[in-house]
Amino acid sequence: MSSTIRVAVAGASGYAGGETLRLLAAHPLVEVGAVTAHVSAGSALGEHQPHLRSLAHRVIQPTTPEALAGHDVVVLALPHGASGEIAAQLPDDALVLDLGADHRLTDADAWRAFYGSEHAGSWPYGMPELLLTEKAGAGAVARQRDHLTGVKRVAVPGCNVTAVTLGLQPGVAAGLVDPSDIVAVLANGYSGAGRSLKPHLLASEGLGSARPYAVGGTHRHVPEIAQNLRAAGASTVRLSFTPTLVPMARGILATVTAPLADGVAPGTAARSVREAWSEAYEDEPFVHLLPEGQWPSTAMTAGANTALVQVVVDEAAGRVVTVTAVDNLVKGTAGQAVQALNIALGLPETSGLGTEGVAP
Ligand SMILES: NC(=O)C1=CN([C@@H]2O[C@H](COP(=O)(O)OP(=O)(O)OC[C@H]3O[C@@H](n4cnc5c(N)ncnc54)[C@H](OP(=O)(O)O)[C@@H]3O)[C@@H](O)[C@H]2O)C=CC1
Ligand SMILES: CC(=O)N[C@@H](CCC(=O)OP(=O)(O)O)C(=O)O
Repeated sequence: MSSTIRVAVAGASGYAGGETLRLLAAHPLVEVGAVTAHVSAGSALGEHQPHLRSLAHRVIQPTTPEALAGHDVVVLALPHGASGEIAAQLPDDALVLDLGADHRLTDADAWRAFYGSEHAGSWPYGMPELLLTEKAGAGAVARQRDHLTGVKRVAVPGCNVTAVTLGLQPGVAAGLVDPSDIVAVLANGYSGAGRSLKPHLLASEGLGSARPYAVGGTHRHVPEIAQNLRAAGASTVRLSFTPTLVPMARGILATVTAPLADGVAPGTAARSVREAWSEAYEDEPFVHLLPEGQWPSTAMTAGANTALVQVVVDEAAGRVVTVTAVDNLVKGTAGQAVQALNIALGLPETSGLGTEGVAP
């Protein structure tokens, strides 16, 4: 590998590709190589991403194995299906990060049930903070980052998945919550849906209005969240998951509740719950448990690679309540991808990534 790491970005005209380029442009150890897309091939990147000033003159190429060859790293920010197809044609010695869903699930049946197509296979999962209770020795909890150094393929997690998993997993790993009755309700910004035209995403439909989507257990992120919580130690996961589009460009606010586990008394659980969440994240650079009484908001994470988490015990309901905020395009996608890139290549995990939001 040359001393400067060359990174190609496929899907450069889209939201996730654009955010990846914004982060890479400021990364001290990498340079941006080819930028590719689909119908926008042949046009200048600045026509699609005018905020990326240093890259505005770049010409977008078609997404082909030839255009993506000769790079140390290839980031695929493509619709699912498209990324699996091109990934299969990329060289084994390049690090490939797939921001889409194609390689996240280990269960091919779950893939077929939720995506309705053939499974492309599973890659190492790019959520460094994921707790791996089942693989830990006595008294230790492993984390997914331990399995990312040196890998050549990374499946970057879904944005909703990131918020829900990071919010609840400490309680699952510590055996404090019952994962067989999880309820998750999310407020989601519009950029999560990508930038292609869809009637329900028109400003006239969305401004001043909030509305749910993928209601009733149909969202594709349900099996991915269950996979993560099983890794964190859950034997049975039952999840009611309801996302809601709200009129903001970026951000996810995930409110996740679960009953206290059998034998955990509501009146005395507050301290052990606080300790479990605090221990899980005290050394994490990008996942922060907020001080007691302070609640996350999406604005606090805008533009930052942070997940901000709060947790309390609702004694009357006998449930743990967690609220997590992420920027769907940063910790929910592009930032998490750069974090995984750093780990995979043995760079400092925080290179090129910030924790400061842009509120208000
Ligand atoms: N938006 C988000 O918050 C998140 C997105 N993701 C994932 O990232 C991926 C990209 O999403 P997003 O950026 O939102 O989507 P966009 O619709 O904004 O962008 C899609 C990009 O893919 C390109 N593209 C579309 N079809 C093809 C194809 N057949 N071959 C090659 N390129 C193609 C488009 O090029 P062109 O414009 O030229 O047609 C465009 O650059 C998806 O898999 C998504 O699920 C993951 C987490 C969060
Ligand atoms: C608002 C909105 O529609 N958000 C999308 C975000 C999904 C996403 O981008 O994640 P994948 O990579 O798994 O597709 C959704 O909830 O489906």
